[in-house]
Amino acid sequence: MTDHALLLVNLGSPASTSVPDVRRYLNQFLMDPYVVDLPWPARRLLVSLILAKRPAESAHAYASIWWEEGSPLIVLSRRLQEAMRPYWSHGPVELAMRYGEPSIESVLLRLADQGVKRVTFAPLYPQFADSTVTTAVELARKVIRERSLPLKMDVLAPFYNQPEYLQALVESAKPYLDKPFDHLLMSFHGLPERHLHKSDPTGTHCLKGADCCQKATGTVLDHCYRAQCIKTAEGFAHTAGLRPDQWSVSFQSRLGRAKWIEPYTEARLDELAAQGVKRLLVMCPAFVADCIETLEEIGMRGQEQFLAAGGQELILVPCLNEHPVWVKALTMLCERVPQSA
Ligand SMILES: C=CC1=C(C)c2cc3[nH]c(cc4nc(cc5[nH]c(cc1n2)c(C)c5CCC(=O)O)C(CCC(=O)O)=C4C)c(C)c3C=C
Ligand SMILES: [Fe+2]
Ligand SMILES: [Fe+2]
Repeated sequence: MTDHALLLVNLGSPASTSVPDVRRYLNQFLMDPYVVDLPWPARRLLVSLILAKRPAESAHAYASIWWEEGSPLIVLSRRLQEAMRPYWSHGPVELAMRYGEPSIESVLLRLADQGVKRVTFAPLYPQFADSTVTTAVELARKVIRERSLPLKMDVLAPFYNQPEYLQALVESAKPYLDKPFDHLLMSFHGLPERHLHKSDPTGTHCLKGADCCQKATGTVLDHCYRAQCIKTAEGFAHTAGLRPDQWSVSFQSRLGRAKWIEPYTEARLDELAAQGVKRLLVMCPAFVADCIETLEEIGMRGQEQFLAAGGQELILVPCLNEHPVWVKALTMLCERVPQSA
């Protein structure tokens, strides 16, 4: 059978580092109601305010990490796509981005045109969030429905607790863990606290008490991004054989004035330096491919902050990218996705 495609989906990047391209990208991204979850008039107003200054700042940050071939996120996702082709025997392996190009719509139209009948849709996010997973899945379903595409679609669920994923993370981090270090910080992308309350199916669990995420199970855990990040970190530490005092978790990439989930990475970098940590490893397990959030926010600004606070070295552990163990792990996870009738 060669009519069953695998579609890898990531977030997307601006088309270039020019301010107009970055503004276009940020506008598409932030006007997504799953990302800035306000009613349209308030969202439009807030995003317009953000767009007054942010595109120039972000364009500068993108320029500092951009590669000759383009955005690291896109280039690395393409390399993953290429590496997976020999392993996926059921049909084409394609790549789409939720924002920017190649769009989910253009890729689904092309696949249907090629005679593909079934798509395994793989959002490249280990942990669930409405602002990443739901928005991509809903958009794909809308395209299939509105364009009447004869495609069956099955979705890869968040894989934060899958042994293959955790093992791949450990394998890829091994060269860094094998050298002496004082502490490992697992810095995940943050989320506004409001998003966590909204996705809590009980309406009463999330952010009630300091250890709510440690206690999350069942449908609460299935929907709680913060709890899934903590499970990822615990699973990683367990698989790597780390002691509890060797690692901690934080959340980065805060935007705007609302309260985001804590502890904040910025605060942890100062605390760790003050505690005498000199050689700090930072890994970012919410991202499977290196991007502006890892390379610039942690690798450049985070490093500068940690050194200014008295640390000696911040070593950024690369994301899974196209690591061969990850390529095989992701193939296995995608092979296991149940097929709808
Ligand atoms: C309200 C704003 C944002 C939410 C919510 C959010 C959630 C979220 N994002 C990722 C993964 C990525 N985000 C990336 C960049 C990025 N994120 C935001 C804002 C929110 N993200 C902005 C404005 C940007 C653009 C860069 C900037 O101006 O700072 C990226 C990298 C893209 C790239 O081109 O490299 C990724 C990946 C997750 C996993 C997540 C929720 C859990
Ligand atoms: Fe983001
Ligand atoms: Fe929670």
